[in-house]
Amino acid sequence: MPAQLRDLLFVLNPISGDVDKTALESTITAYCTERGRTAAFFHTTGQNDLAHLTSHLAEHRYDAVFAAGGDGTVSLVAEAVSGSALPLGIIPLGSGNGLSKDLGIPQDVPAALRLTWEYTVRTLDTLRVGGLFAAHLADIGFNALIVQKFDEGDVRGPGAYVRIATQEYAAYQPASYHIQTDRETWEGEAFMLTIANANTFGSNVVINPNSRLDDGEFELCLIAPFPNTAAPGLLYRLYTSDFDESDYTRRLRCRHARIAVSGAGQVLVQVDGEPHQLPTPVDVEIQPRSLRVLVPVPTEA
Ligand SMILES: Nc1ncnc2c1ncn2[C@@H]1O[C@H](COP(=O)(O)OP(=O)(O)OP(=O)(O)O)[C@@H](O)[C@H]1O
Repeated sequence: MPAQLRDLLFVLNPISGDVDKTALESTITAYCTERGRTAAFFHTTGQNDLAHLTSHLAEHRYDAVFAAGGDGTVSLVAEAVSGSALPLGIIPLGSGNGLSKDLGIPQDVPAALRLTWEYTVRTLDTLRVGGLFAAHLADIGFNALIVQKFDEGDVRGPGAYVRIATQEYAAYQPASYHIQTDRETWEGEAFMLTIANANTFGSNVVINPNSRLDDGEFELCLIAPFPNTAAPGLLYRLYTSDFDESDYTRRLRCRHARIAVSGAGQVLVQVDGEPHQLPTPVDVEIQPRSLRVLVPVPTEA
């Protein structure tokens, strides 16, 4: 039996996923009170949330911290608790909810709340990408551009993402990369380069099938520029866990990597759903077994 979690902090992002959260606090409070738990709340503001959350955690004692929001909120809480024994719980309330899907965490609030009293703990690797913390996926190239445009827009949710991707696709110019890992060197053009500790984007695209979140390694998942005629086949493979079967894909498995972009002093990088401009080369390192996460108890086969 795992230890009982009594004092719980819920980190709420009021804007994530275009989901109305008016009733959420009272739902969580009622749920916890009925089961003899105490729920406290921390509301993100979008301004210095990591520093504020870190100092809140230094001043209060909790048994677990739940992120109630999208991938950005999960990443914020994951960074605040990583390297400590304090476990992260996830109540998925974003548009993508990538890490929670990879971990088999239920996607509706009442089912995810069960993790407050019925759970097992998994200890995951995390990444540092150009010095930034990443719990799930980062990328350079086409998807990073779409995430940036999405972030600049007023509309959230999966529909907005698909609309922007369709608008940007025709004019997109792939860059050339020089990648040095602890095992190999790779050079060439890429439409998209995903830095993956995990498997699946929130959109259910399986960018890195059959990889583990706790194996001490990560993957660089490359998609080469492809003709328009190859797009449907490639998309099909991305939705059917067949990444390696395409003529336009390649994966490099490693523990650290240095990614240089030809002719660019800076590069746009998407890290856990947030866009950043980073100086090149971008160094990526794995932080083995640095994050404890509450996940559902596996059911007997
Ligand atoms: N109170 C707030 N007002 C405005 N922005 C906020 C606030 N709180 C957090 N943010 C911003 O929200 C973003 C994180 O959103 P989050 O990833 O949780 O939801 P999402 O983007 O809707 O979902 P997903 O990442 O799953 O698509 C960060 O950029 C953060 O700075």
